[in-house]
Amino acid sequence: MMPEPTPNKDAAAVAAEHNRDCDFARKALAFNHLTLSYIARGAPLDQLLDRIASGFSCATPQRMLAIFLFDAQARRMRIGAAPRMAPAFLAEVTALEVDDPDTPGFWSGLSALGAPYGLRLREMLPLRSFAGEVAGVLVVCAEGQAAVDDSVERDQGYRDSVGAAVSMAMLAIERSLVPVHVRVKGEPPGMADERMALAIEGSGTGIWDRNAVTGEMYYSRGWKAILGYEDWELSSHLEDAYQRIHPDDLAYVQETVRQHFESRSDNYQVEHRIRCRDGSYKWICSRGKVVARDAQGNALRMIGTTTDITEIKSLTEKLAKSSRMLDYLTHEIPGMVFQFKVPPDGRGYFTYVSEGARETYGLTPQQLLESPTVIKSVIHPEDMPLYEAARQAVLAGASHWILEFRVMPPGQCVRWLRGEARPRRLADGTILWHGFISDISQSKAIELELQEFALTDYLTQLPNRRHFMQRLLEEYNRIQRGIAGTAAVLMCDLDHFKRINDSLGHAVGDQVLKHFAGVLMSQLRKTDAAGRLGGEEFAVLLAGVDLQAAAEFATRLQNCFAGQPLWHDGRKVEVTLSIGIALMQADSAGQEQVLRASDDALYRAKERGRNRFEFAPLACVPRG
Ligand SMILES: Nc1nc2c(ncn2[C@@H]2O[C@H](COP(=O)(O)OP(=O)(O)OP(=O)(O)O)[C@@H](O)[C@H]2O)c(=O)[nH]1
Repeated sequence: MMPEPTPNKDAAAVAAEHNRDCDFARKALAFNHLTLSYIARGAPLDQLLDRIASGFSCATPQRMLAIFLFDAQARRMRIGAAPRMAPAFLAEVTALEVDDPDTPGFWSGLSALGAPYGLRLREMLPLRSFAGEVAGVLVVCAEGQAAVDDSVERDQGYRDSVGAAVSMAMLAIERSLVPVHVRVKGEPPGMADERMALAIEGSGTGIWDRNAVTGEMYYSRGWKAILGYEDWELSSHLEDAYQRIHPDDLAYVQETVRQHFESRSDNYQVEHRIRCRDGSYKWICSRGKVVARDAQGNALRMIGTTTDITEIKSLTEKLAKSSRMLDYLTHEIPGMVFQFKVPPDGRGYFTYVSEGARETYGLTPQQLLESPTVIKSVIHPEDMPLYEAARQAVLAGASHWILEFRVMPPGQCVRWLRGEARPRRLADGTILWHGFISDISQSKAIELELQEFALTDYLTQLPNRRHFMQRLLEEYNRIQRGIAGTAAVLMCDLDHFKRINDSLGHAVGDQVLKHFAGVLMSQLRKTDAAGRLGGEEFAVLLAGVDLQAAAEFATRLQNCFAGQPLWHDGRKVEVTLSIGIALMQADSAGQEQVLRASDDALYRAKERGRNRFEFAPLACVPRG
C-alpha cells in the first residue's frame, strides 16, 4: 500500500513516489498474471515455485523467500524453491525431522538451523491444500547479523507480495496434484477433429488458431515445441507473437496476413524467421486460412499450421550456393561445358549447356538443348566427315571423345574448336557424357605456323627435306596403289656455287639460292613439288610424267635459269645447273631409292662437265 505523504515532502516528490508505486504495482500484477497463467497450463511445480520465490526476492530485495514442501509420510521437508539460500542450510532443512510443520516447535527448530547461516526467520506461513492439510511452508528470512529493519514487514506492498506468493504457491501445489489426463482434457479450443490435430502434431507440425477480432492466439503443444517452449509457456497475445518474428520479416508477414484478411488471397502462406526460446532463430513455413467471417466479410478466425523449415532452408541455400558456383565456373571459364545424355535407344541430347555455347558455336544454349543436330549447321564442310564419325562413335558408346574441328558460325570467321568428353555409364544403360569445348583458334594458328616452319626452308620458302620426302612418299604410294602413273624425280645442283660465295660473298650466294627457287617454282604445275634438300641442292617431283617429259622440263629449267640471271652490282651473276633424273614407277623399291638414283645421275652430270642432265639408267633404279 502507498505510504501516507509526510507534511514536509513537496508535491513533486509525492507525485514521483506515487508514480513509482503505481509502476511497481503494475509490474507485480503483470508478473502474477503470467505466473497464474503458467499454473493454469500445468507448468512443472518446481519451476512455478522457483518463479514465485524469485519474483518475491526481486520485489523485496531485503528479504529472502523459500518454499519447503512437506512429505507427511517421511516426516521430512524437501526444497520447493529457495533462491539465494546457502546449500548447507538447505541440506540441514531436508535432514530435519518434522512431526508437524504447523507448530511453534517447528518454527524454533527452523530458526535455530538458520542462525549459523545468518538467516533470521521473519515469517513462516503454512501452505495448505484445498483439503486443509499442510502441504508445505513459505518462509521469509532476513539476512545478516545487523538489527533487522522491521518497517519492511509493515509495508502494505510487502504484505501483498507475501499474500500473493502464498496464494500462488498453494494454487501451484494444488494444481500439481491434479492428474495429467484431467489437465489436457478440453484442449485445443476450436479443434473440431482432435485426431487430425494429433496426426498433424505427430508429424512435427504445429497448429495455431487466431481470434482475428481480439488478436488472441492459441498455439498447440507441437507449435511451442518447434520454438523450444513447454506447453505451459508463451502468452496468447498477438503482440508477443509479432515480437518473436524476425524484424526483417515482420512487415512481409503482416502484409500477407492483411491481404488474406481482405480476401485478396485464397490462402495465407509465409516463410519467415522466428525467435526461439533460447534466442536463436528458426525458419518456419506457416500456412493458414480464415475459417470464419462476419456478414461484412471481416475475418473472425484463422487456423493454420507451422512447419520448421530451417533444415530445408539451409539445404536450399547450400544447393543455391553450389548452383551459383557452377554458374560462375561455367560462365567465367572460356569455353562451353556440357552434359550429353545417350539413353539406351541411342538418341543423344544435351541436358546441360553453358553460356559458352555462344562464343564457341555461335549458338545459344537453348538452341543446343532443343536439338543437338543444330551444331551441324556450323561445322566446316571439310571437317564434317570427321565430326560425324566421332558423333557416331559417341552414340555407339565410345570410351572417350577428343576432336579438333573447325566451325563457321554465320557472320563469323572460321574458328578451330577442341572438344573433349568422358562417358559415365548409369545402371539403366544410359551414358552421360560430361565435356568441354574450347576455342583453340589462336593456338591452332601458332601450331600451323610452327608446322609450316618445321616443314619449310627458311631461305627459299620451299619445302625442306622432310616435307619433300613426305610428298615423295605420298606420290610413291599413289603410284603403288595404281592411282597415278609414273613420276620423275630430278636432283638439281648449282654448279661451282662455292665460287660465288667466295667471290661475291655469302649474302649474294643466298640471293642466288632464293632466285633459283623462284625460277624453279615458276616452272612447276600444281601437281608437281619441289624442295631444298640442303646447301645448293634441290629436288623436284614431276607427277605423271615419263623420262621424255622430265628431260624437256630439265632443259626448260636450265634455259630459264640461264635466261634470267640474278643481277648484282650491275653485273650478271651467271650460274649453271646440273640435273640428275630418275623415274619412279610401280615396281621401284621405294622413294628413297629413286631419289638416290637421281642423285647418282646428278653426280654423273657433274662429272661429265656440269650444266647438263643425266638419266639414271632404269637398271640402276632399284626394283621392289
Ligand atoms: N650462300 C650460301 N652458301 C651455301 C649455303 N649452303 C651451302 N652453301 C655453300 O655451297 C657451297 C657448296 O660447295 P660444293 O659442295 O663444293 O659445290 P660447288 O661449289 O657448287 O661445286 P659443284 O657442286 O661441284 O659444282 C659451299 O661453299 C657451301 O658453304 C647457303 O645456305 N648459303
